[in-house]
Amino acid sequence: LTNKELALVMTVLDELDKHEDSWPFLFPVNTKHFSTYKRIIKNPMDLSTIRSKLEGGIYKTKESFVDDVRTIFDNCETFNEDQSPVGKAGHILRLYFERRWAELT
Ligand SMILES: Cc1ncccc1N[C@H]1CCCS(=O)(=O)C1
Repeated sequence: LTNKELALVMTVLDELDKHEDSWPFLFPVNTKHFSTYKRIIKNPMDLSTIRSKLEGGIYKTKESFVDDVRTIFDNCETFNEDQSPVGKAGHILRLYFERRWAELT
């Protein structure tokens, strides 16, 4: 990531964290509460994990950052009904992200 790209992805990540519909995605899904999650979801991802990877210099490109963000929403659709509270939040936050990302890149 260039410095400019780092600032860009940090801005988008901060906006996702602040969004009122990000509450299901702030931290890793608790697999003690959702016992089937580990078996069904092969690549768990959440906003705090993305932030840790960003701070650790794991992302070499903005595309690899976008892939992890989209994994959050794809996992959400796999596990949750569309009309469930978590499912609805996932659809709203995905639309917000994709519009914002398109604006900034
Ligand atoms: C994103 C997701 N996918 C599947 C199950 C659960 C979640 N998120 C949880 C996060 C903590 C609060 S909650 O337990 O209501 C919802």
